[in-house]
Amino acid sequence: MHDAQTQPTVYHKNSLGGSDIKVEVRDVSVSYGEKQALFNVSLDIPDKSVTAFIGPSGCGKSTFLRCMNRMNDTIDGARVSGSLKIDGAEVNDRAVDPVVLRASVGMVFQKPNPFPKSIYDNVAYGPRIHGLASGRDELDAIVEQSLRKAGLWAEVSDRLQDPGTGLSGGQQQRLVIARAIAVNPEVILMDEPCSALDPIATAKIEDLIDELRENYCIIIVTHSMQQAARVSQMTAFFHMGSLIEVGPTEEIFTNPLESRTQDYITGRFG
Ligand SMILES: Nc1ncnc2c1ncn2[C@@H]1O[C@H](COP(=O)(O)OP(=O)(O)OP(=O)(O)O)[C@@H](O)[C@H]1O
Repeated sequence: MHDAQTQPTVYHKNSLGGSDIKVEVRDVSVSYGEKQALFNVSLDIPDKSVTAFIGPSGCGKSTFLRCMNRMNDTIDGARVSGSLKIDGAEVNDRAVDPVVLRASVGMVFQKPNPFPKSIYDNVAYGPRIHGLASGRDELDAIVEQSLRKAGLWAEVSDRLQDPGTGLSGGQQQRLVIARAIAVNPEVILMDEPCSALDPIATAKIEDLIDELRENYCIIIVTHSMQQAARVSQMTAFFHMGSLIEVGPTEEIFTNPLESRTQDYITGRFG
């Protein structure tokens, strides 16, 4: 058995100290009570790009994703240390308001979670509470633009007042993405966004992720190696709470430098 906690991360080119960095992570560790779940993770995440977090169940991918928008603050007994900067600003600074942070670092979960409100109000909710629209026309425009960017407008434009929960699973997931986009996020986090969807809805979300990367920094946790290979430009492999290897997706999948990465991507464990 490897001792994952003491092994240094293997960095491929551009994954530490590269250019156009959006998120700079240094020595981030997370514990839940006595149990440490993440050990000294450091990496740079590029802007306008998709970064995939892969690794076996329980290796800390979701824990690390939650560090990006301080969602671990909401978990009793969770302690986070280290530095995580977005556009050079420290996320863990006490002065940072987590509510404002979570608008700029949007999150999409495994199970689509539209609010029990109309399609329109799901998207308008964030802009309303953050005061992003000065009147109804502006709000209408934000709702339309966000739904268009999420590839949902054509399917819902004639029924904006219908409940969001009445849409199909794939449509609900695109509605949640529209809701995240509506507040002008810097980063979009996706925690296994397709695991509850059928292959057709999955393909639509993957196409959407590919379009969105033109404008956003996207981080996706996925159990699907094929999905990581299809949608991401950079891949980070985690094992037992440590970042084992990180680099351009093509290199991670064709030429991994660590045997554990190789074993995982070829299905030998996990
Ligand atoms: N709220 C929590 N309280 C206590 N321990 C937790 C909590 N959330 C996660 N853990 C523990 O932290 C470790 C990492 O869990 P995490 O969910 O981050 O892994 P993961 O790689 O995302 O797993 P999966 O792929 O199964 O979602 C696990 O040992 C898990 O049991």
